[in-house]
Amino acid sequence: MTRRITVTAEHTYDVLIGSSLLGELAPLLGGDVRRVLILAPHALATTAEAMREDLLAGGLEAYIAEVPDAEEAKTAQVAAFCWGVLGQADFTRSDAIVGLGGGATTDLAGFVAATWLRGIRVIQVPTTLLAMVDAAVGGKTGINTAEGKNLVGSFHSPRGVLADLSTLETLPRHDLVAGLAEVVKCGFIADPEILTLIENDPDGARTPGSAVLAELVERSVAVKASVVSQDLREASLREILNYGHTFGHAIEFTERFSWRHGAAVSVGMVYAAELARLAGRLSEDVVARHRAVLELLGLPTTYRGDRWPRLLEAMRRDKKTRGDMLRFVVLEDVARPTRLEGPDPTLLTAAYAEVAVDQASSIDL
Ligand SMILES: NC(=O)c1ccc[n+]([C@@H]2O[C@H](COP(=O)([O-])OP(=O)(O)OC[C@H]3O[C@@H](n4cnc5c(N)ncnc54)[C@H](O)[C@@H]3O)[C@@H](O)[C@H]2O)c1
Ligand SMILES: O=C(O)C(=O)C[C@@H](O)[C@H](O)[C@H](O)COP(=O)(O)O
Ligand SMILES: [Zn+2]
Repeated sequence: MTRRITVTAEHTYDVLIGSSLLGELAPLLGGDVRRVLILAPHALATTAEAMREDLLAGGLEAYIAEVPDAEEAKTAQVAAFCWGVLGQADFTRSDAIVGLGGGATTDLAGFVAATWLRGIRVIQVPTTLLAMVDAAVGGKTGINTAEGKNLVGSFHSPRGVLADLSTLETLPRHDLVAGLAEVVKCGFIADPEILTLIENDPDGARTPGSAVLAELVERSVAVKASVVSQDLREASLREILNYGHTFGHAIEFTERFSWRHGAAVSVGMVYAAELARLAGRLSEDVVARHRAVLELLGLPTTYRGDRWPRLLEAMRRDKKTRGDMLRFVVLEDVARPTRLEGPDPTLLTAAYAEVAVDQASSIDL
């Protein structure tokens, strides 16, 4: 059965969650479309070719641009390569891009679509858990620069999102587990039932095809859709989706993107929880629940203790920073997110001490 969750943004679109959704692509492209460019990494080459043949059979010009894997795709050079492909094939404003892959691919595809001719259609076809529950939904697009993570980008909503759960069958286990960090995030910021489902059946949560994983995907997309529909451009409420990301992005940048995004966000949520506790906002019980649920899934909750200056420098470039003031999303309780603005530097280092270990986390993520 296909589940449909609607997002209201600069236009209204649906996230379809189910299986065998390829047939849903053509209606999303629009009647006036002539050309489609599929952006996909090598891991999705077979699926991309099947999609291209389907589009050709439907009378469209269809192209594939193979993009580098994972974070390597999110660069100005790769975006420029894609613009070159679009230019060579004469893509117009009535043509479309499909982002097929994980969050790195959908972030790039969204950014290329947002910038080509100042904006053409993009349809997102996420194939990782993380992209299904988060990256492909909501219209945040972006690439990295030498100075930091996601520093260049735009808000450009997709025409639709096709989340085919059967694609998760081939996803490496560590990528599936990393995606669960964003699911847990949705549980802590908005939907505690997500946490209960994981606590009751952590193995099911990590098993493609399970009913519990399907429910986790639906609930997480519902959280994201609700938030984005209220605040597309992150004027205020949308910041809650950044829970755990200030410290998490700093880890990713410090580690030169060798850490998966979800793994870094996992540690980032524990950091944010400790910060809230030290600031007198959050109980020890809820902090302990962070560690417990993340560790139950095999996600990391610690980070090496010798990186503070680099982490702090990276955190200053977070998009929530205003002037010299760092701002964090923290919790007052489960499902009660708030902001901590300009915390005392001693609190920041004290929270780091709570997640710091002698060596890099021993969890292989
Ligand atoms: N725009 C947003 O709102 C948003 C939200 C969350 C995360 N993100 C971004 O998403 C990125 C992380 O996304 P991710 O975790 O999906 O990582 P990813 O895109 O790097 O994909 C992880 C790996 O899985 C492979 N893969 C993808 N689908 C597969 C499949 N079905 N079978 C086998 N292999 C497959 C990819 O080739 C890659 O090696 C980060 O760049 C993060 O910043 C963006
Ligand atoms: O959709 C959002 O808003 C989010 O913050 C979701 C995050 O999970 C995601 O990683 C996002 O790309 C981070 O955004 P950024 O603005 O901190 O770059
Ligand atoms: Zn994220």
